[in-house]
Amino acid sequence: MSGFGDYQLEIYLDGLRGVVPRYPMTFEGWEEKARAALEPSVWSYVAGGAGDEQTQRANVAAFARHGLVPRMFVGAKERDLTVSMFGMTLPSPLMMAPIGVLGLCAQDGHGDLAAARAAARSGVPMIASTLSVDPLEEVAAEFGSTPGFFQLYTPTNRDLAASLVQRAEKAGYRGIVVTLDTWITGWRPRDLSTSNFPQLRGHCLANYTSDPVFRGLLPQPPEEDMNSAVLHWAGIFGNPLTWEDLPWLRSLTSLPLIVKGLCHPEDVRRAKDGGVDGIYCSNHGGRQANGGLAALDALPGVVEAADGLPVIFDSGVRSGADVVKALALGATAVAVGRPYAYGLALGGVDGVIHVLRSLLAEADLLMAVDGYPTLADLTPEALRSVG
Ligand SMILES: Cc1cc2nc3c(=O)[nH]c(=O)nc-3n(C[C@H](O)[C@H](O)[C@H](O)COP(=O)(O)O)c2cc1C
Ligand SMILES: CC(C)CC(=O)C(=O)O
Repeated sequence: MSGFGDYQLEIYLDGLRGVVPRYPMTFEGWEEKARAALEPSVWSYVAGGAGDEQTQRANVAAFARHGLVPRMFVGAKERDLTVSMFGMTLPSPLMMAPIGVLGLCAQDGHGDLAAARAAARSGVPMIASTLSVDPLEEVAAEFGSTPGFFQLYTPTNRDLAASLVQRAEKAGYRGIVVTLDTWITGWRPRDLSTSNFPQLRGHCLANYTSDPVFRGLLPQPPEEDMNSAVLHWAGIFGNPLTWEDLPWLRSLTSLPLIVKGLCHPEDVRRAKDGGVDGIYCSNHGGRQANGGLAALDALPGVVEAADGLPVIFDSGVRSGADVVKALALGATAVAVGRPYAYGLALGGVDGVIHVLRSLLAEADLLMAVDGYPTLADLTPEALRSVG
């Protein structure tokens, strides 16, 4: 049974002892503190999105159009947030979305390791990005008993793709998340106006520079000539996959295969027919395509088309209430991106844990107050559309 709401009690008890909270309690507070803590170019890279960021704002605004209807006489004294998917049971449906510049968000430069340590201590699984400062093996070594997932940006070189997946399998990852919506970077004015794209400065390429296949493509080892390594990386990074590639992707691993970036029901049906194990409904936090649908508005159609396959959702989740609403619309698990990156910026491992615990505490307390004690109680009927 859930004790996530106890975080509130801990904070009040600390207050009685004169200990003031170290970190803010809302997304706006995390964002403000992170902005002050991060280098301006890193801040704008993380906070920004595509175009004039209308989709990014729509992602957040969509949650306010749904309201949870309170139920009384339920006696929701105990809540159960455990979720089973891909043959594993997780203490809650919250996950950390893959973030490719975590290293730049951490004071010691090892943000991937910090997030993995936060996963170990909080039980919230991390989906480790291909674009990391710390090699995937070192990240996995920090997961403890919390299952970890590896996110694959599929390179054009198939041997390299296979090598990354095999390394992830060997390192103990429990699923492969293939991101489909970012084989090319979207139009990002904030980064363009400052010519800021961290990967082109050689950041977050540890999984490539540590890979035997990638190293074999280089004229000289990356330690001797990082410029060539970056150029090679830029040349092979993005693979505009088509449906013809799905059988090959599927053949790469016997681990659960989850495809990230699906918003159209027809794509979900085809992916399901192609043998994927899970669907990840996301518009990349509005970072890739502007002028698009809020991800939350795509979720019900995705869930229906997934027809029983687990659906992970992200994009725009800023609070525990948002987590609950996405679950009510049918998500099996809900991931956050920027919120935990900000947690990392403001307090390293502890900052990430604070963000995750705050989201879970709010979700748990909302389920208590509104009389929805289990995830099974959270159905679309629990919500009303409000405008
Ligand atoms: C700075 C940053 C880097 C990201 N890097 C990756 C990545 O490497 N792989 C990936 O699949 N998604 C990446 N994403 C997208 C997230 O996984 C996720 O879809 C998005 O952040 C969710 O939206 P939210 O930030 O509103 O929670 C990144 C997002 C941010 C903010
Ligand atoms: C564009 C990628 C290289 C990294 C990413 O996924 C992101 O910044 O959103």
